[in-house]
Amino acid sequence: MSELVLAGKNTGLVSRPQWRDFWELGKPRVVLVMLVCALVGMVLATPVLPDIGRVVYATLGVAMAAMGAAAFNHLLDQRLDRLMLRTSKRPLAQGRIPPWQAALYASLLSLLGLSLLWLEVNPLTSVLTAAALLGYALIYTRFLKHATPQNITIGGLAGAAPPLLGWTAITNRVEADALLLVLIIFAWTPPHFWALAIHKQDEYRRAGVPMLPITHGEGFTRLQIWLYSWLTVAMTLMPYVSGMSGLVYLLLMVPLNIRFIQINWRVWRATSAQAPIQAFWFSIRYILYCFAALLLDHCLPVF
Ligand code: HEM
Ligand SMILES: CC(C)=CCC/C(C)=C/CC/C(C)=C/COP(=O)(O)OP(=O)(O)O
Repeated sequence: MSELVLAGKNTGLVSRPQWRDFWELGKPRVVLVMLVCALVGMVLATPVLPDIGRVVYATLGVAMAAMGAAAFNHLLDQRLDRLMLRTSKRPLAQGRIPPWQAALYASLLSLLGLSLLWLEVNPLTSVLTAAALLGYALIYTRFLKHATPQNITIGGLAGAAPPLLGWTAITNRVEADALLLVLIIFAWTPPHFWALAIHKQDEYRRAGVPMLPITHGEGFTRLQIWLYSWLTVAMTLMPYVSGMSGLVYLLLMVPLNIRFIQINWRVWRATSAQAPIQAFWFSIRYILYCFAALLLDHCLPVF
């Protein structure tokens, strides 16, 4: 019997949940990178240092709401997660956490996060965070993911929200510069995810999820990754073009973008079987370095 079939089998042996299982429900590594993007949004929103109390409350509020959204994703996807090897060891997929406890945990985290933002930051940030939460936990997970191969381009808006949430936490206004930061993550999401989708396409096919490589083939997905990579590069140049960021940012982004294009060229040309998964892991470093470059440029205004 294959590992996959075993993973999908409910053995009836349910161990007690541990705190690590609840921690995992919140997708902490993904949320950590989102928080870095939100923090950069907070710092870039003002020429002076942002109020530290506000930064702490905003970070905590966005973290709780994003982890709550991720826990809802685990809850709604528990059957699907059982069908794919990558996700089959998750706490709900394995029955280590009963669904009612996950539902309570996700609801409490989300409500606490949104309330904290409303009371200690501002209602605008709370409402925008609620929209991102619903966009990911409900619209993407429940509907788009199963309905269209464009699920992640549309659903990507929710994941791209953190720099805007950080920005509005400080300024209480939606401004064009903040939207530029959102567009960077929005354009980056397809190369980020479709690279993984190519690598894991057999699992998605067996589970019946209409991801792009399944519906339109691997070659078409590779081309889309290549085109979105160029769109991402163009978007990362916008902070310099608009004057929000300076030469430090541009000089850091040039080599980073050359590497990004090189790695995604390998995906497009299918130079090796490992190219997509290498591009997926590089995409995470790329988005972190890009936001680090924005921060450094803002804090080192030498040019
Ligand atoms: C709709 C948009 C997105 C989709 C569909 C997506 C999809 C995925 C998937 C399927 C994984 C693998 C997770 C796993 O194996 O547990 C992953 C990993 C990851 N994603 Fe995304 N992602 C999206 C947006 C984002 C955003 C906006 C960020 C951060 C700004 C991000 C950061 C990460 C990180 C850091 C990981 C690695 C997690 C680990 O080490 O386990 N993702 N993503
Ligand atoms: C408030 C706010 C900022 C909300 C955003 C919340 C959030 C954690 C978004 C994560 C994006 C992501 C990892 C999508 C993959 O879901 P998937 O179900 O396709 O992946 P999976 O198969 O690994 O579960």
